[in-house]
Amino acid sequence: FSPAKSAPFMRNGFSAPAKSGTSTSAYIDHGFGSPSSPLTHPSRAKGVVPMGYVGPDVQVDAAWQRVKGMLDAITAAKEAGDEDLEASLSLTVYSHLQTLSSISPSTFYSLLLAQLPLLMPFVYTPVVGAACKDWYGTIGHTGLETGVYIDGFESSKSDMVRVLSTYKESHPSVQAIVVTDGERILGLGDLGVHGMGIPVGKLHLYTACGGIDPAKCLPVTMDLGCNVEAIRDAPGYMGTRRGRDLSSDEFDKVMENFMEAAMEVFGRNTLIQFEDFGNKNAFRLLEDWRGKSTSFNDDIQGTASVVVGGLLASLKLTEGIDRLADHTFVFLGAGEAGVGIAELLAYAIQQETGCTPAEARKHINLVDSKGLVTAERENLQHHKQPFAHQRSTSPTTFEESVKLLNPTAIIGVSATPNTFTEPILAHMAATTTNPVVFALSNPTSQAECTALQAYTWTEGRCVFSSGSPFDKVVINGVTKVPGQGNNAYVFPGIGLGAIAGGATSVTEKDMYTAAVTLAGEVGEDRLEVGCCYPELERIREVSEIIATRICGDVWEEGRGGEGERENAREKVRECMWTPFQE
Ligand SMILES: NC(=O)C1=CN([C@@H]2O[C@H](COP(=O)(O)OP(=O)(O)OC[C@H]3O[C@@H](n4cnc5c(N)ncnc54)[C@H](OP(=O)(O)O)[C@@H]3O)[C@@H](O)[C@H]2O)C=CC1
Ligand SMILES: CC(=O)C(=O)O
Ligand SMILES: [Mg+2]
Repeated sequence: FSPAKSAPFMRNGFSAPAKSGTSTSAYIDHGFGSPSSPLTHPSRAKGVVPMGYVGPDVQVDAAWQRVKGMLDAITAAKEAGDEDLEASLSLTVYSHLQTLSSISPSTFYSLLLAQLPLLMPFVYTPVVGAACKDWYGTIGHTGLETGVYIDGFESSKSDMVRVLSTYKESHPSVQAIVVTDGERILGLGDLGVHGMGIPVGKLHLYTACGGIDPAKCLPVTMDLGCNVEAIRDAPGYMGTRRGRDLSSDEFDKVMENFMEAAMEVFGRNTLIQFEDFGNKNAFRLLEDWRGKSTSFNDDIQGTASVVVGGLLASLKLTEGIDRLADHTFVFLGAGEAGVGIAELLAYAIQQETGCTPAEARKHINLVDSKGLVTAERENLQHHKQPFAHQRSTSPTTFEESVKLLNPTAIIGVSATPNTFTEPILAHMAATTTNPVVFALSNPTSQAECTALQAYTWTEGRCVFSSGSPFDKVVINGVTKVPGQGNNAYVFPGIGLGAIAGGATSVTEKDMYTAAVTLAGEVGEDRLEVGCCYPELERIREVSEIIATRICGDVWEEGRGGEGERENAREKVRECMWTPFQE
């Protein structure tokens, strides 16, 4: 272990140095150990705030004034069409917020919660993608460190136990771990150890949206090399300068060591979320550990849950389509997200109609980089086989597949932009009244189409959702609000429910429960503007509702702690941390 890679960092302490350009002297944390104070909305702030004033309200106000100034500058850059300036200011906001989260978690989370729709894009997608590309490799590593890096090539299980035990000295009761190996960071591919931004960002949402105490969160990056030479050979790359040359068995052994070490140090029921692993390992990793740990894969399972939730809600918006079973689905992308969604969707169709798994799967068609997935194709990967239907023709493009199958819903999880084209959407608009168009690839640059394109090319009739946020669109005088079909709507609630319930496992049924619960939380006001997800402002409340159901199920199914369902809400609330309160 080099110290840089193995040392746990003072993520929530006071020792992190301030970075240039992000003056932090006004922020003093009151989150741990000081008297609580009522939290007020930061936008209440007026005027200049004296530096060094330690009242929590004023700190949050001060933080908001500073961030708001940067957001205004970003808006101005956007309006001027200066994309470079917009990108660099966005990274400045990211950097500023990371610093704030380290030195004053309460201030950071107060601000994030009060301004979630505005600030979530700067701690999560899309800006976290830019940060992994351009910040973690540069200034992000030079002072403020934000998680635990483990050298997967050199570390034995006892090394891992030692590193995690050191982290435990400053963070005695870790409840949630998000671990990546950086191989498939959003739709940006292999970013090596720079992928650390993803576990950090996911855990920020665990705290903001799910109420998990930031001191009980642990972001981990397993360094298993990087296949992109330009990244791993760049001066200052902090990871191992080696390709991803471990065999499957060697990868499995490294992850076994990690999982055993994590459970030994932090407890068997610690929640472990697998994030942004490459798909050659992700399915196997999930299968290996789902019965032996409280773990789930967010890209396969969390995504499935949020998409099925959105699809269930969208049934109230689609004329002539009242059940999932009335749809013909065509997916662009048959990887982790695609197959994960397809499996849960098939399960949901079975619940709806009582049909067999095979019948349910017939509604779902997958297209990958070679074209439509059919039974005729040779050497099909294992995860695609359940959706390989018999066909007389095998279209090699998405457009041909759409024209052959006339889908009522298309789901984009391919990380390839500009693939939901005008001819495709116009064809859907000609063959179905309200096409469902989910362009879910992240970050924004990888989305299969934009909201404006989707609404324009379907004459304003589609139900649109995307993985990264898009602004509302006014089309033919009607305002349409795109939904954010992102697993962020469910993983904080699922994780919170598992933690509150003391779960020994996270199940497919939990994913379905979260989906149905999420769909039930989409109010009439959202449906009126064509949106099939709840307001982002309600995400913490929605997470609490999801968590309560899951906690109750865990207890009822005897797979964790003990309790009565009617006490689940109270238990969940007890587990939720609030900024500036003990
Ligand atoms: N909104 C959300 O909550 C989430 C969004 N995502 C996004 O989904 C995207 C994919 O993630 P994931 O499934 O994990 O990635 P994978 O690498 O597992 O899968 C990608 C899939 O896309 C296919 N593909 C790639 N290029 C093309 C192309 N040109 N035409 C058709 N298909 C293509 C691949 O084909 P092949 O199999 O032939 O290689 C593969 O099936 C990412 O952008 C990610 O950010 C992921 C999780 C959650
Ligand atoms: C959202 C997410 O998990 C992804 O894009 O990978
Ligand atoms: Mg992910």
